[in-house]
Amino acid sequence: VNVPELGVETQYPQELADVLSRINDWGLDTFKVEELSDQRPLTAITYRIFQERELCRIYSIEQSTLLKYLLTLEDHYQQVPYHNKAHGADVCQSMHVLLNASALDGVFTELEIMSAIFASAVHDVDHPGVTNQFLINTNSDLAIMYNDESVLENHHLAVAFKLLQSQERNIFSNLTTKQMKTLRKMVIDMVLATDMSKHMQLLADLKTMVESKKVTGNNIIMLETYDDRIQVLQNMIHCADLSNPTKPLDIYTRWTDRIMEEFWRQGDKERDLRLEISPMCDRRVASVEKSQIGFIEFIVHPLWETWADLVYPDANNILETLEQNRDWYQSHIGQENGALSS
Ligand SMILES: COc1ccc(/C(C)=N/OCCC(=O)N2CCOCC2)cc1OC1CCCC1
Ligand SMILES: [Mg+2]
Ligand SMILES: [Zn+2]
Repeated sequence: VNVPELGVETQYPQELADVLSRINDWGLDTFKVEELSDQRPLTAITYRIFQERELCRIYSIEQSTLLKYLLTLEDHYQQVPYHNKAHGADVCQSMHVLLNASALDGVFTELEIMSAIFASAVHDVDHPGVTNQFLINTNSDLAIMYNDESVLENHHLAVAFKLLQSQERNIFSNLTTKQMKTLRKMVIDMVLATDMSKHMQLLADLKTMVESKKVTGNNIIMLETYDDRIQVLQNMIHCADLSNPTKPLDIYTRWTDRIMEEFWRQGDKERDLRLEISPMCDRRVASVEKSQIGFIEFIVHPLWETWADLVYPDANNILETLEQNRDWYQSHIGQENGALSS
């Protein structure tokens, strides 16, 4: 079966190829891929990463099977403002770059790498654009199904693996039973780690690992046990999930616009349901800049500072951009959208 060169049909093949040539860069413009790929950013980006890493050759994956899985996966991302297929594509590409850190050179096996790329691509599939707490508070079917525990993250995993069950989409049909068992366990462990309620524990464990970091002669991290290896991959996908504030400012601010609209729509639902409006979800009393500064100070910077220690000096530029972006929001408090200056 002949497949399109870039995996997706496009009226702008040259421009799309040019943007995708930055697949290994931290500043790849996912929004540009979204526009140029006719709204197929997840398929275009993930397909390119599989090619870049030769995963189809290594694991005997038919290109047409990979495309069928990716297109169906992409169609199962909901059209919500932030947690949509563009976010899935962005986290997948960010993970791909993080895996290339020199401090991790040769550390992970091809199977672990494919597990990480797959986990990132699927990690928010069928996200309804509301938080776990909202699903719990509204007695949703999903909260009932998963007994209030990592409700969204369990759902993303179930959908991702169910899509594999059709033979025409099963990209892992040529893995051994043992390989499939390992991949499934690692993907589950990584996606469950994107539940924000696990953040503090994940960061505490990462700090402990950094304090006792063991490296080889040329500063490559040594990870002997499964627990150590999966802990690094869990923090990596968590970093990729919370990477918006570390990206070039014009890209970061567009992600902020999207997450705020998604939070405000949740607040609208809570208002209609006479529920207490969640923090940062009331569009009538928003302070976008202050919220981002708090998000960076309390969550994103502590995480990325620790990650930068682990892979020193590979993430120094990312940390630098994060600090510049925080300063930009600091100097723009209350200026946007004509908000009253506090
Ligand atoms: C660019 O800005 C953001 C990008 C990503 C995120 C988050 C939290 N991503 O994590 C996925 C889980 C998630 O969304 N949750 C679960 C916990 O409660 C919050 C909702 C938040 C961002 O900014 C927020 C915080 C300050 C103003 C809005
Ligand atoms: Mg998520
Ligand atoms: Zn996510």
